[in-house]
Amino acid sequence: MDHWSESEGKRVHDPIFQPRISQNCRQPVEEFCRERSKGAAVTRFERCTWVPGPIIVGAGPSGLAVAACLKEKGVDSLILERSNCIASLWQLKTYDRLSLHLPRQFCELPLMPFPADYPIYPSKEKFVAYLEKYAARFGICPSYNHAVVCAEYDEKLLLWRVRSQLTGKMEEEVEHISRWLVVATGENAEVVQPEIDGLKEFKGTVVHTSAYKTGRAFAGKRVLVVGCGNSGMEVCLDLCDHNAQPHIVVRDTVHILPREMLGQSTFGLSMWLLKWFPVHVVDRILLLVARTMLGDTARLGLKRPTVGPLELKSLSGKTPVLDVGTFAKIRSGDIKVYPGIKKISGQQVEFLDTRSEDFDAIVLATGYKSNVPFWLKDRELFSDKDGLPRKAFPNGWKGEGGLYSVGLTRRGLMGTSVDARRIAHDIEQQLSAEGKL
Ligand SMILES: Cc1cc2nc3c(=O)[nH]c(=O)nc-3n(C[C@H](O)[C@H](O)[C@H](O)COP(=O)(O)OP(=O)(O)OC[C@H]3O[C@@H](n4cnc5c(N)ncnc54)[C@H](O)[C@@H]3O)c2cc1C
Ligand SMILES: NC(=O)C1=CN([C@@H]2O[C@H](COP(=O)(O)OP(=O)(O)OC[C@H]3O[C@@H](n4cnc5c(N)ncnc54)[C@H](OP(=O)(O)O)[C@@H]3O)[C@@H](O)[C@H]2O)C=CC1
Ligand SMILES: O=C(O)C(=O)Cc1c[nH]c2ccccc12
Repeated sequence: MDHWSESEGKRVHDPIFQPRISQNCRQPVEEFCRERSKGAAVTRFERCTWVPGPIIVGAGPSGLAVAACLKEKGVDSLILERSNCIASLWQLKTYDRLSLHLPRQFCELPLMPFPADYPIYPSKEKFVAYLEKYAARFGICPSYNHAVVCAEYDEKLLLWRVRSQLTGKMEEEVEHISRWLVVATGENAEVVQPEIDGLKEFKGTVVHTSAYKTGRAFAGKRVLVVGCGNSGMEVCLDLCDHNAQPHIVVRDTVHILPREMLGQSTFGLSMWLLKWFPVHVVDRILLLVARTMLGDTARLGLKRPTVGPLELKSLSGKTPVLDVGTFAKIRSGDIKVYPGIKKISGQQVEFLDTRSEDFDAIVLATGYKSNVPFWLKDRELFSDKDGLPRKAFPNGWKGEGGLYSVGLTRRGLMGTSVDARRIAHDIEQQLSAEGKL
């Protein structure tokens, strides 16, 4: 089959490929693509397609935000998304009771506010509905089921070559080529699987929080939740609400703050205080109020780090827990706190303080990591260690040769908005300077 003709035909009808951008630079690339698609040496590639606008990898809030900001400036883009929907983290990998922990004004994307009747902390369903409307409003139609497996800069062509596998068809690869590559694959792209002696042989259910929906199936069961970030803490509360017996592993220190203090959201209050005071002063205020409201958390096994919550977030990315009721259940003894795990044998878990308990199920609330080092051939913008930009926010959004990063800032959706606006502005400037817009 002539795959080039096939993709040409597709492009005629596909708004993504309408050449709003001047054709001048396309000629040699089109020839290159045609050659690749025909060449016997490249039979692995089913199709090879020139994308006139930027290629964005990931259709989460970050990918959508960049596509929208570009669209507003008259630039079409192509989003490659591995799953079959937008915001797959929110739609497929989060628990039922999830709501935003930060107030809505800190979570909206550029150019379109949340509907006025939305609550301060929109539910997951409301957040996803907003994202669906957002995509529709800006005419964003991602290419679903495209898992990007390799992206590299072609030094000869001065272009990005992005290879993706079609989901469920491992042997079928397509290649897209563009001047610009925007990485929007998120900080939560892959789950962190802890290495715990005996975990693989545990004689009970083991589930990561990305696959946990509700505590219904755990009623009456003894459940060990490993990890005390926001996910672990809220899953414990959900387990309580479903009459399970949750136990939580807190292997290190943790900052737990009430979600609201002094009649305001803790996050909003923090942002306001940061306008007037340096971060260590704001941290002291937050800790003082938290102590008044929660008491000494260390007495219940939740020792605080020596560095304050906001400073720690900005230094290490570790997010403070914004408490939505879990702490009261720890205080009442409904949730029991345990230190790190030494080993697991059968159904028995041995802890570092030598206590041992039997469990029916383990929920791994051990977090997520970026997958950028697995597919992006770049050593400059991103660190191999954690797959995040080497430069701290707000300086990690732009690399060399048309490479960009959005939403990998450890600043949540606020970071996404800042990156997205910058990227769109930068690409617009390049096109304007070339007289192509
Ligand atoms: C439970 C939970 C609650 C959260 N709550 C908040 C909150 O209230 N406020 C806040 O600001 N932040 C919150 N966050 C942080 C979260 O990072 C952001 O809300 C937001 O999802 C980030 O958007 P993103 O587009 O950068 O990443 P994601 O939402 O993770 O989207 C990335 C997309 O890229 C796709 N992808 C990944 N790899 C590839 C590949 N190789 N090829 C193709 N596609 C790929 C994924 O399938 C996904 O659809 C929360 C996170 C979690 C886990
Ligand atoms: N409503 C909301 O807004 C919510 C937001 N979120 C956000 O989603 C993101 C992911 O959160 P989350 O899923 O909680 O992940 P986190 O990375 O925040 O937390 C992971 C936890 O697992 C612990 N851990 C990792 N490995 C082990 C191990 N081997 N043994 C014991 N403990 C271990 C970590 O401990 P240590 O610190 O010692 O490494 C940490 O406490 C965060 O940004 C969070 O804020 C999550 C839920 C709700
Ligand atoms: O939920 C997250 O992890 C976020 O990234 C949101 C967020 C950004 N900065 C913070 C500081 C305190 C609590 C949550 C966040």
